[in-house]
Amino acid sequence: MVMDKLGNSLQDALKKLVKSGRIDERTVNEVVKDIQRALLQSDVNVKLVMEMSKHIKERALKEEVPSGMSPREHVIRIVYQELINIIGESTDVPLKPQTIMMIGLQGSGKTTTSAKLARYFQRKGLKPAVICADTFRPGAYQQLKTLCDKLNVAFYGEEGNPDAVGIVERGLKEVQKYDVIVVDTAGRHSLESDLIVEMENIHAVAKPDYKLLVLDGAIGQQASEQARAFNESVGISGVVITKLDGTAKGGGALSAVSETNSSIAFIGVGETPNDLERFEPDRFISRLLGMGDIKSLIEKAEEALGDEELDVQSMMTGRFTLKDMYKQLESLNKMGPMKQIMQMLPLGGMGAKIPEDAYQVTGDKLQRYRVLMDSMTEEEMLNPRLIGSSRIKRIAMGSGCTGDDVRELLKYHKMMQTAMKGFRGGKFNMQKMMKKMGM
Ligand SMILES: Nc1nc2c(ncn2[C@@H]2O[C@H](COP(=O)(O)OP(=O)(O)OP(=O)(O)O)[C@@H](O)[C@H]2O)c(=O)[nH]1
Repeated sequence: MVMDKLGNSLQDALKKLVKSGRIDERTVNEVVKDIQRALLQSDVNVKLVMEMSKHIKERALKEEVPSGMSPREHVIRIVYQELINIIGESTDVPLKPQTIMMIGLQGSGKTTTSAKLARYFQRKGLKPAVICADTFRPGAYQQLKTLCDKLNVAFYGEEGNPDAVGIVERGLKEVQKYDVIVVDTAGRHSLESDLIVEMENIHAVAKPDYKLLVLDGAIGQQASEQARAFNESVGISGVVITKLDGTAKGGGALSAVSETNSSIAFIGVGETPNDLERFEPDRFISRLLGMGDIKSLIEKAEEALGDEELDVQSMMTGRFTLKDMYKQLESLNKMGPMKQIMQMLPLGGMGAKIPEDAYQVTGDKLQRYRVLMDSMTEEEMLNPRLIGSSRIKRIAMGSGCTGDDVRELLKYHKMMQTAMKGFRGGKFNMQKMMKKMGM
């Protein structure tokens, strides 16, 4: 789990809400106190914690409970939204040719993250190359080269040469035919002026499209100082917080992001090259709060016909992408919106006849689909028809699954798409479809 300790304490705090009979000022104060304690123990900055608790209290007691929502759900939704407010939007690093410069102190996880990033783009069908400009730490060259070799990623470095700027200059020429170029730079034990000068010099020749600051999830308040210093010298486009798996407190790095008005691009959740996730604030907070279905809670507040209606609209008109399908499978898994949608459709009450277990998609299947889709490009997810045999091979390799797994996902998608079109004509046999899908 991501940030175990904070997650567990936040979840305990919210459980109090579920247990208490009434939501009054006393309950809200108690829950807010527990949340404060949880955040402070995880190194979140005091000022942020105080501001956030003030907002939660004010909103929980003053805002009207949206219709269809219980007072308890109302408070949980406010906590969720205020946590999202702290971390803000994420940085979206697009899937296109670009140069990315990595910045950070020694041991933050920069080298590992450089390889993870290359892997991330490789899985998305782009050709990455990595340049090692870390001429400070003796083992850095070998570490990065070994990682790249294992991943079959192009690598440029000059072992033993201390001229980082020259290496970047020559490296860029050498790897210019690659799509995404990741430049790993050196760190220091602490923020030293020669490190800042080195970053400025490398920045001047690399002219990177993105500058990612790598912060160790375990550091405390020093994170803000680092973020500020690098931001002032070369400017930071986004932050990668590493080591958020397991016991990392994470709050120091999260506070740094909030204080410096930067945003998170990726999080590192393990030591292997695949353990890098694109940062999605809502998913992150939902996981932290242990509430897979928090989204449906939010949607409930925005009334039955919010975003969901748009999805139904797009499905009904046949524009049913793999992304739509995944979203719906997730909902199905939670016995959520899909069931309501089916019951809303003009099928003569057909929805009511569907056996309950038909709405369940096994967690394993969902997990496999997610892994497969992580290895697809945006374009492929929007238009699965592009996926021919060579792309199937690439997706299978990138996800560690088989070609049959990819074909199964595509077949499943096709069936769902046909089903959606059938809904439109009103001539669709739901039970037959469910059977075909092995549900
Ligand atoms: N558990 C876990 N470990 C990580 C993660 N990211 C990096 N590490 C580990 O952190 C340690 C330091 O990572 P490096 O990538 O070598 O650090 P660095 O920032 O490149 O250090 P310098 O090259 O000296 O600047 C290594 O043992 C990595 O395996 C992560 O997301 N989770």
